[in-house]
Amino acid sequence: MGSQQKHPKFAHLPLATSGPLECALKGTPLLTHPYFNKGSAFTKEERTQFELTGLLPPSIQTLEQQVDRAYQQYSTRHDDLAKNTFLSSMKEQNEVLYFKLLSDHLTEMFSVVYTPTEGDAIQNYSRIFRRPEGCFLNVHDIDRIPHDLSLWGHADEIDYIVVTDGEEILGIGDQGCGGILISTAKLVLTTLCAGIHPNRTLPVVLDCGTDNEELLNDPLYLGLRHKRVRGDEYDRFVDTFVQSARKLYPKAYIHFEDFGLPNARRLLEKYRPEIPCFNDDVQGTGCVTLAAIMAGLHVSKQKLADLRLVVFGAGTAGVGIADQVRDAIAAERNIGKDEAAKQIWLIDKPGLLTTSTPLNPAQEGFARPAEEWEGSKTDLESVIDRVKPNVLVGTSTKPKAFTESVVRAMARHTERPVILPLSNPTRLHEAVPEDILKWTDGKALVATGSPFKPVKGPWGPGGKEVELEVAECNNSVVFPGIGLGSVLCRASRVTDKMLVAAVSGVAELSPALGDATAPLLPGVDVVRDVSVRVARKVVQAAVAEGVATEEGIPEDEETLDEWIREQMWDPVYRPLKLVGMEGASRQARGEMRVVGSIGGRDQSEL
Ligand SMILES: NC(=O)C1=CN([C@@H]2O[C@H](COP(=O)(O)OP(=O)(O)OC[C@H]3O[C@@H](n4cnc5c(N)ncnc54)[C@H](O)[C@@H]3O)[C@@H](O)[C@H]2O)C=CC1
Ligand SMILES: CC(=O)C(=O)O
Ligand SMILES: [Mg+2]
Repeated sequence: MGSQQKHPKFAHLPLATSGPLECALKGTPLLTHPYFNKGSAFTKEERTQFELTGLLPPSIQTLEQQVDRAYQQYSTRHDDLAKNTFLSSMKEQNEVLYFKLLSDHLTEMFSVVYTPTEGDAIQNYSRIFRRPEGCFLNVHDIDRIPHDLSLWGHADEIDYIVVTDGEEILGIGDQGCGGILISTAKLVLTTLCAGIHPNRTLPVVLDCGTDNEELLNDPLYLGLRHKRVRGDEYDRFVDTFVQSARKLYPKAYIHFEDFGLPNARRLLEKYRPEIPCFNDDVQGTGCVTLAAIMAGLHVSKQKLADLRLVVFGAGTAGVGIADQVRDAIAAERNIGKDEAAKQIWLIDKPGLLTTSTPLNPAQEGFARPAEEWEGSKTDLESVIDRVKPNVLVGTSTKPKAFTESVVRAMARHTERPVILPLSNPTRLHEAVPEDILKWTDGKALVATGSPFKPVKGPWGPGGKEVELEVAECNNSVVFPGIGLGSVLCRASRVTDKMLVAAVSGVAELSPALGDATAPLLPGVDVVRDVSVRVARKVVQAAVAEGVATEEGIPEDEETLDEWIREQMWDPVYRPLKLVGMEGASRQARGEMRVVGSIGGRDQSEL
């Protein structure tokens, strides 16, 4: 991040990030605005021109020096949650420094600003709360939604909205209004991984109550203190949000995150044909997991036509994965979706899903004929023994569900089983890589939902000890690039073909393609390059499908990449250009975000 070349030929584009930044703020309001603040890095000229002399110690420092100091301060925080709150405070003070610190220490800090630590921050939201960030919409105040949303900018000023209703956060269930932190965390990743402009995003939580008794009984809980509102009132709430967001910010892409099982897919299907929207748990997880499976099959020298997939945990993510894989099989084999679904077995709490199991509509297409399984056991291990899958995916939130005997059963039936325990956070993984590799003598091809350290074992030639890196199979590999591509080409919808294109973008960058012992997916260290590739593929597919509405999209791939990179925000200090308050844009006046006063102990850099 930050090292990628900018291309002056695209500097005229509205989202271009080269050149000076207009700013109408001076003095303390400038120092307290996270978008403009440079702290000790304001230049001599800026200090004079923007009335900062006397408000800053005299030494003028570089961004690199600030990052050094911030990293030292970060390192003194005693645990990951303290590190997470330290970083949140820093983001409220100086966005460039925040993103530069993160990008310089990406591998170390990714898990602190995302899963698993962000899950802890969300669970403790009402306890660690200092100041709000994001837009809180209230189910009892539906009429105020247009007003509350309108505070975030003018019509063309918001590109990317993440919205949650807080019902099924990561793997930690209903977190009520604390869900706002998943919206902000996913937006941090869109900027960090794909350069979505941080001042043109909007995190939203739809507060409709919570069914989490612990929160309902917590005197400090900040959200609506009653059971979740459901049914027509809920639908009207969501619809008012969607329609208001569309009207106020017609260019914005809407990313749905961590909705509960009954609503996630229903809402996606309702809005997908009409607006540029995306459900990360269904579609993002489906895309990244398909890319991991394709890389695994490449290593085991098999094809999608050979795939036999068991998904354990047939909820939002599990069925999203099944859908994406089914469509890919259908395309490769040139067969119908129903036929392709026969290569997939879904297991949930009752065991294998068959036509005699109670099913939700999303699961129906995958139900196996009940008569085929009459009298047979349908638990995970029995299903593995009978159907002999080569890929096993876990999206159940049931820790340790992939027992030694389950994993050994996988290895019994296939030489190189692909085993993907994806349940977050870390403690909920169906198995840990160390065990899976131990139980399969290093044969399994593993990727996990949260990050794990590399695993050592005697799996090299002649029993030599080797260290195997395990890929993180998380939708964060792909959703930022899909969002970037969709935003830049101003897609009117996110089509299936755009998602397929995104999968191929990730799959072709899999390290395992060139080295069978390498991870199945590209790591966070190259995430910006992955996002450019995914965005390019998504834009090309959108153009081919006729849903790209932006003009002047370059056709040539190299120029298209330059066009994409120029519009990616980087954490660098741009020179500030003083403009008068009158006639200044909202952005120059610092009104693009509702900013309160800065509080808390963790201030590091002013
Ligand atoms: N790695 C990634 O990119 C992603 C991971 N996830 C993780 O996947 C997990 C599931 O998430 P969602 O699908 O959103 O939740 P969900 O609640 O929609 O689905 C979970 C499913 O697992 C089933 N389940 C629970 N206990 C089970 C058991 N003992 N045996 C069999 N099935 C069982 C539930 O009945 C439900 O159908 C979470 O831990 C989440 O963090 C979700 C999205 C992306
Ligand atoms: C990764 C993600 O989106 C989830 O665990 O819900
Ligand atoms: Mg999620």
